[in-house]
Amino acid sequence: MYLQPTDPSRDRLMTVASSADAVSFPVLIGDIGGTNVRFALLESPEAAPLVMDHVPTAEYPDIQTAIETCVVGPTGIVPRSAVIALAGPVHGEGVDLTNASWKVRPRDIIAATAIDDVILLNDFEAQALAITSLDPEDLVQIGGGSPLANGAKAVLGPGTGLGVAGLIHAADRWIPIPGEGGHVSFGPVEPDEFPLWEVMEPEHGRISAEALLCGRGLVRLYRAVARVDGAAITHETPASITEEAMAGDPVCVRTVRLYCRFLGRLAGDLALIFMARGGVYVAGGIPPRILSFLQEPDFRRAFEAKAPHEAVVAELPTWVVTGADPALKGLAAFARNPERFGVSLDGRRWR
Ligand SMILES: Nc1ncnc2c1ncn2[C@@H]1O[C@H](COP(=O)(O)OP(=O)(O)OP(=O)(O)O)[C@@H](O)[C@H]1O
Repeated sequence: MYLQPTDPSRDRLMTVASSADAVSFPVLIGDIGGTNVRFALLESPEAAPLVMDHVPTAEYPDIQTAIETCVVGPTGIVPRSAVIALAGPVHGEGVDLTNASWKVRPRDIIAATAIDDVILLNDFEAQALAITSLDPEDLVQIGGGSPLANGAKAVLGPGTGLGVAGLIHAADRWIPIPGEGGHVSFGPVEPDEFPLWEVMEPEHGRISAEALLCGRGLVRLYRAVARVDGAAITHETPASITEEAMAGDPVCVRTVRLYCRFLGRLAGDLALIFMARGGVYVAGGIPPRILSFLQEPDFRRAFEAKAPHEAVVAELPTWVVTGADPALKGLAAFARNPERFGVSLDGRRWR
């Protein structure tokens, strides 16, 4: 097709093609969550990533300081480019993190460091990229059959927030579909759930999937369960609820089982939306910590309860991503071979 210079789609084609532009090494890889910052360095396309220890996001005033203190200082390696995934939408001059105070501005990174090429991606886009690069030991399968090679995939991850993304294979490359799927509305389905919704504290005036399926969502659910069961509310953090559930506390056990049921329900909805014959991947910081509960029947039962399509959904595999730092693996795969992925860098690359 010949495109007139004035044809607006011409610029778009050129922008997508530019995503195949190589980045210069060493590359700084970053996964910036609402709670944790994870950095790694990729010294060359062939090198294994040099992964730094996680640090709390709140310990640093901004990303420039975190890069200098956590990466350049301890390693002496000066990155030339950066591929960074963040928990927040990329807009105009950068990203304001959704669940933390950082305002990430690539122009500030370029001004304050030796980095002169910055690519920003959505954190769940990075999780989606990672799915193509995970090793078998990074995954625990829970139910379903074998994935269809090149079948669509979905990923969801409860952590500080709830990230959701799809991944489709088209035109010989993997194309991530980031979105705000964590904010879909979420309602009661089984009889024992309706009383919970009557006492649950809403968030932004409603109960979304993220209002339940993230760290603070686990606390919200626990409080509702305790109220309905007439029990004292004695836990205030997600970690203490899961620890007490492991120890057999009845209210915490019921809370975590419901959490797994709701996670399975949302995972099943995503399986339907994407017809995820390549499987659904449950990532994020919380699922590996409740793996034994996810392996009980509730998660998969809720995943498959999708009449009239329960037979189709029963075939679709689900995995918990238990390997460390999956987003870093996705970003490293992208930095090494951007042309493997259909990622538009339109408005997301600064040089
Ligand atoms: N043992 C535990 N059991 C359950 N939840 C936990 C536990 N330890 C930490 N958490 C919760 O996990 C969440 C952090 O998850 P994660 O490590 O995925 O964060 P993140 O990547 O910074 O977040 P996000 O990318 O969603 O902004 C916090 O809400 C924290 O309270």
